[in-house]
Amino acid sequence: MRAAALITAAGSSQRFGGSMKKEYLPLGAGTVLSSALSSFVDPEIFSYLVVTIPENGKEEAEYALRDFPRSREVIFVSGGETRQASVLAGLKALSGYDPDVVLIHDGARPWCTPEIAEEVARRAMEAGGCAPAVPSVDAMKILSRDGFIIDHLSRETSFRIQTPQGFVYRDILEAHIKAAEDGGFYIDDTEIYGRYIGAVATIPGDERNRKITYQEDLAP
Ligand SMILES: C[C@](O)(CO)[C@H](O)COP(=O)(O)O
Repeated sequence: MRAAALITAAGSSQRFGGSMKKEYLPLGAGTVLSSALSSFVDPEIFSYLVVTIPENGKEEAEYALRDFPRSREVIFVSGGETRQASVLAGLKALSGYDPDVVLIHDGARPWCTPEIAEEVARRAMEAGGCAPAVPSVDAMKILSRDGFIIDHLSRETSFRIQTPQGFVYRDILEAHIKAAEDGGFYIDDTEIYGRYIGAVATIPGDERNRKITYQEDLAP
């Protein structure tokens, strides 16, 4: 299997605040971004690493990856206005390589593991698409726009979906192109794949593989 990892780091970290993009903050011996990429270094199946970054932000991104192994080439791609537009740009950048499978991962999820990455890739190759799912420990409700509970979801069937989300490359590229043509807005890539291609399989997610959205998410 020839797999690629597409890491999203083109956003402006508005909810996080502060003066530096959250992906470029120091974490352990490196940065949030280098940690997010590190799950895709050892598994030999990941031949191509793409990182989406803000326009004209290559120098800053390279600096954030200064501790990353020089032996692994990282392809930087300028992202778009939204996560969805950035992922499409990253997918298009992979067309010359035409991998079997691509794993799309948040640059702000530094605590993924090589095991999760490999399992998602393997299952995506079998099922077409795969993502880690974490069960909810709280009751799950649907709220009206003004904050009233209007429906009650089954906890057995309500899950939080993490990244990396893996897909057969040609199918997710096709789905993203159609989504862009239709002008639809989607929160993640499982939604786009589900809308245009089919059902996405899941593997058990890991609470530790959390996303840094707010300052407090950085706390150990
Ligand atoms: C892709 C994602 O991590 C799945 O849970 C999530 O949708 C990303 O959300 P964000 O608002 O773009 O950080």
